[in-house]
Amino acid sequence: MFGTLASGELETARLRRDLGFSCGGIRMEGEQTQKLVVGYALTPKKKKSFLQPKLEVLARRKGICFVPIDLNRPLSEQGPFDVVLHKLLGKEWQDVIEDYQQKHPEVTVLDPPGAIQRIHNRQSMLEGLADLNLSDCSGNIFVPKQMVVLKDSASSADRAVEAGLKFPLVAKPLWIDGTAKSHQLFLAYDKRSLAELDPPLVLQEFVNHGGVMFKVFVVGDTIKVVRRFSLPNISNCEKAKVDGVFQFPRVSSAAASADNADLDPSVAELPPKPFLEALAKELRILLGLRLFNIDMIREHGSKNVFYVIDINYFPGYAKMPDYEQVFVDFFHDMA
Ligand SMILES: O=P(O)(O)O[C@@H]1[C@@H](OP(=O)(O)O)[C@H](OP(=O)(O)O)[C@H](O)[C@H](OP(=O)(O)O)[C@H]1OP(=O)(O)O
Ligand SMILES: Nc1ncnc2c1ncn2[C@@H]1O[C@H](COP(=O)(O)OP(=O)(O)O)[C@@H](O)[C@H]1O
Ligand SMILES: [Mg+2]
Ligand SMILES: [Mg+2]
Repeated sequence: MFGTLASGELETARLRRDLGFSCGGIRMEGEQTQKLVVGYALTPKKKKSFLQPKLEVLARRKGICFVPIDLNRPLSEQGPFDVVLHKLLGKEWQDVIEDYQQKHPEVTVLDPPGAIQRIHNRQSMLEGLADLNLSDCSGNIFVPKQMVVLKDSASSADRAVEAGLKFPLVAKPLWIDGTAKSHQLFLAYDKRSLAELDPPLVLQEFVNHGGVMFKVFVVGDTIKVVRRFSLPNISNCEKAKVDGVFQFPRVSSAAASADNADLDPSVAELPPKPFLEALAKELRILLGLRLFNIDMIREHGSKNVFYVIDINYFPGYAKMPDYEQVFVDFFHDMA
């Protein structure tokens, strides 16, 4: 369970474990002997939303404790950890965590920085998805047709038409870097309006989906799906009449839950469970990640034609029903 620390700290940690101390001090009634130490490196915002008292209490009862990682001290001198949970940006942190994983292969790092990096780019994020083998399932998965614009949006207009992309197009910043700007999306109705956009970005076909999207949360082998309000359909009449480029509000993370709304069943019906399970399993392998969510939409008018439009690493799990118990079980299975 413990890392390779050769210092007195390691001995102390072993003693504490063997004597039944939990990370925060003396063991309380009903608590199990310490089984798993989860070191975490999270932004204050993430810590507040994820590490809620209920999660800590439930975890502690199972012998799982959360210890903050001090970013001002070498990681190898901290711990020992069984699991490292992290969501921080920047190359410096990526190097720290990669170096640590190399020196401590016995520690489970959630998740590998290289795999996280892949979904920080909206092009590589969706690569390989359309080829997933879900043939036995009751649904079909696609990604909207898209192309990357690295520079010169004006000349991209011809390339978009050549590539067969149909307007309106959703323009999304190529890189997701935790800033609000990387979630600032635009809808471009015509070729001319593309010149107004700031590359690097991806241009993606807008898919009518009835104004409801599905957020599929994945925590290891567990999945949970919720509904959120999304952008309404765009009619052919609107497509013919409107031109220009429009910024749209941050619909996804800010949108209200649509779980209890009175919605058209053909729009609101959840994707079939076996289909979601198979998709999540394939994605875990393809992406090499255990903690992520998928934004998925059902093509309007279809029964089970789905598009994946976004994948997020370690998203806002507090919005996932029963997330505390799901995480306790997830960590417990690792112990
Ligand atoms: O802030 P939250 O709790 O809404 O979570 C954000 C996510 O919202 P969601 O859980 O999918 O509704 C959000 O998902 P969307 O991109 O909005 O679909 C992102 O995962 C965001 O992280 P980042 O800015 O992409 O690094 C997430 O932001 P961080 O909390 O990780 O900074
Ligand atoms: N191709 C698309 N067709 C229809 N709606 C889309 C498409 N792409 C994005 N959207 C809408 O915009 C929202 C935000 O886009 P998304 O790719 O999830 O970016 P973010 O990472 O900022 O959440 C989605 O939740 C959905 O409501
Ligand atoms: Mg999204
Ligand atoms: Mg996103």
